[in-house]
Amino acid sequence: MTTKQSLFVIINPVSGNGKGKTVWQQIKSKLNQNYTIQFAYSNYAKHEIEITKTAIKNGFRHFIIIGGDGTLNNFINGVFSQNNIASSEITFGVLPVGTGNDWVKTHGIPKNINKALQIILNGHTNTQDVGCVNYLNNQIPNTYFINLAGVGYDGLVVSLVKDKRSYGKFTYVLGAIKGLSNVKLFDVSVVVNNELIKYSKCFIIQIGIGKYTGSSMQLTKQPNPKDGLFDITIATHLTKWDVIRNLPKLFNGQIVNHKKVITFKTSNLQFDFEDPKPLIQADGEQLATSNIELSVLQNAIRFYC
Ligand SMILES: Nc1ncnc2c1ncn2[C@@H]1O[C@H](COP(=O)(O)OP(=O)(O)OP(=O)(O)O)[C@@H](O)[C@H]1O
Repeated sequence: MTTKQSLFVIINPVSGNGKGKTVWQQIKSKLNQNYTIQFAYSNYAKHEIEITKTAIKNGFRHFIIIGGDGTLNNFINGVFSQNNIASSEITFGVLPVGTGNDWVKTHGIPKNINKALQIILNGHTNTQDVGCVNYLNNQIPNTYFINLAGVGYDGLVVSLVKDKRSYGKFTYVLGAIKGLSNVKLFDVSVVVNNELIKYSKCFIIQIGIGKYTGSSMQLTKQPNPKDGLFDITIATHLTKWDVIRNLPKLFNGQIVNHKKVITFKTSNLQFDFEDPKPLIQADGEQLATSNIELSVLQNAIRFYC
């Protein structure tokens, strides 16, 4: 008799406006046929971090995340903030029930739950990079991201759509429109490869690992989730009208060719922001407002794909 693999399932009951619970009920019996399962609902924001750390401590190495990009981000933060085992020993799969679900798009994981589940059951895996955010001159522990971090405009949009997922796939578009009226340009000194460059009147900075953000926008040039490099986009002096005029280019990736947009790749960079400091987001989760250093952990996590 073969023993079934142990699997831990994390379900966010509020992501995608509550779709996670229904999906869990639908797939529970199928998973039980293939695995020995334990599961937990996240009961409050960021609860996934503690759930993940406890499950790892209890011996689980395989996970399914039923949620959106934020749930996945918190799971990743659970994996990378524990010291019991190396992240390379963990494998996760995602059943995307969130609002944006941008991470799965990079890897071609379908939004159809049965198809996404079949990918996990097939057992084929891949690895990708993870980003680490170190808060400078601050006691806050490092945070991690797996898709994309952003500063300025998209940090603002994330703060505006927080707890307002009831508009479904239009949530981010509505947040983006509202954000245009409130956005404040910021000044920053960026340290890359020991060189300091000052950028004034920044509209947005993107630090990409994955390809998509804000529910299918493409704001970075050539992101490769395995190359050990962030794909950086910095847009300066952009106006509200520049954004509105170039709306299709935000979705087809052509915005990186705009004359007010700079792109480059690096594995490490530091941001020293002038006051008032801009808002920062990672994988759609709000981060602390602070000067930060970002570095890549290359191919540090394994997932079903
Ligand atoms: N029971 C809960 N009550 C309130 N918030 C929760 C609960 N469980 C988890 N959360 C938080 O919900 C937030 C949003 O989750 P998630 O990002 O997965 O959904 P989403 O916003 O609909 O999807 P996406 O990020 O793909 O747009 C996360 O920060 C998560 O920590």
